[in-house]
Amino acid sequence: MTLTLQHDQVLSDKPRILLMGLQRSGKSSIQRVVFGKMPPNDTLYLESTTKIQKEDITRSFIDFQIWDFPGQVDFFDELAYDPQDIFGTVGALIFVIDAQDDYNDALHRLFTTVTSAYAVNPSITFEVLIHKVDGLSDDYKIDTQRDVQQRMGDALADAQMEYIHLTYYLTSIYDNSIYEAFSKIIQKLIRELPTLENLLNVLCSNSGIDKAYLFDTLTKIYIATDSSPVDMQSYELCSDMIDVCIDVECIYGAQGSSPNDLSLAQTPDHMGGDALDGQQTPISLDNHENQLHPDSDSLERRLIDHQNQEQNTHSSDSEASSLIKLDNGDVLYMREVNRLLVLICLLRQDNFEKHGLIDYNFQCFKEAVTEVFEFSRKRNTQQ
Ligand SMILES: Nc1nc2c(ncn2[C@@H]2O[C@H](COP(=O)(O)OP(=O)(O)OP(=O)(O)O)[C@@H](O)[C@H]2O)c(=O)[nH]1
Repeated sequence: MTLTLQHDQVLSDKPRILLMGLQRSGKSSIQRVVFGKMPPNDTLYLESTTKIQKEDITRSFIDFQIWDFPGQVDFFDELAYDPQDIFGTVGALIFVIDAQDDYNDALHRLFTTVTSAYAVNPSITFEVLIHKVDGLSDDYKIDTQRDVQQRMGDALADAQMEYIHLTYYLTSIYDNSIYEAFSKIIQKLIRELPTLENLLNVLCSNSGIDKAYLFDTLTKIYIATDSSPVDMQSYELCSDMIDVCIDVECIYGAQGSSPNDLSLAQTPDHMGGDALDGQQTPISLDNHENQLHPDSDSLERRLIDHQNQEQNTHSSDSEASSLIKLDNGDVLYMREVNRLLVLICLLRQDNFEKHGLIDYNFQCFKEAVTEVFEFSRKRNTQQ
């Protein structure tokens, strides 16, 4: 994250992600938790947004602006706003609905927002977050999603606009659902996605890997995965592994690093081989609010410093890796591609025996990803 802009300065023509929805639906909380590493409980003290908050997110393959809109303003009623200015270069419009509240008004606003935005720019992707589902039972979550989908479908059909496609997600800032939703939303904006997926497919099929995710380290958004189906459990395990490694590093420090350094080096397998051998990973799947956040502000600062250094040098010699063996015989294997990206693979222990091959294939994968990144960076600079 390079910069927070809180004024209406004109930004570049990067794809935009708009966060819209009624007041107190959770827009600012989502932005702060996902992109600012704010602990979810701290969002209780967030003040209402009074004007559009613009933030420039520039990190590896993720390169866009995120605009957080104040919920109390209906931008289509306000003649002061030109819809062309707002929706002209939008990549995704994320509409947040508070599922713990009566959502009739929210659906009405969603309908006007979507139809007006589509009239200006039909290439926008519309994403609907049915949010704050942490307070709801599983059955109620499904019923709510069905109800929202049904009512929006009917409203669009009545207006003969059923060609407008909306994607729905059940989310909460208190678990991994918000990261999973953002991963899917952001992948739609990453032009290199097909190339990265192909590289991951080749890596998996040549190394006996069952599932591989390429994660943005700071946000825990996965920017690509291989083409085998994503199941929430494997995603959560991999995503929690990043937290575990960062927490371990914050406690013990990285090998050979200065106090200001941060990498994912010296994670359990660097600390005496089988520190976790044969044990279930000490991971809790829904403990966002309970996670250790040792010095999370300075962690964020150090990651940002490193990102900046990385963008200056465009390379990293880091060979950080981590290994966690699970009770069921599977292995979670993490390798740092660079300071901003990690690869996390899930594979059977038998297949991990050939880890010389996996390491060799990983080096090829890393070089290819670096090349793709360099290529897209040059193309973006030229544009
Ligand atoms: N239970 C629960 N509460 C949430 C969640 N996300 C946000 N909240 C709470 O919802 C309240 C409102 O959040 P905000 O992020 O300020 O809402 P907003 O949509 O930005 O509000 P405006 O700025 O007024 O438009 C805060 O107290 C948050 O803690 C969630 O996933 N679950």
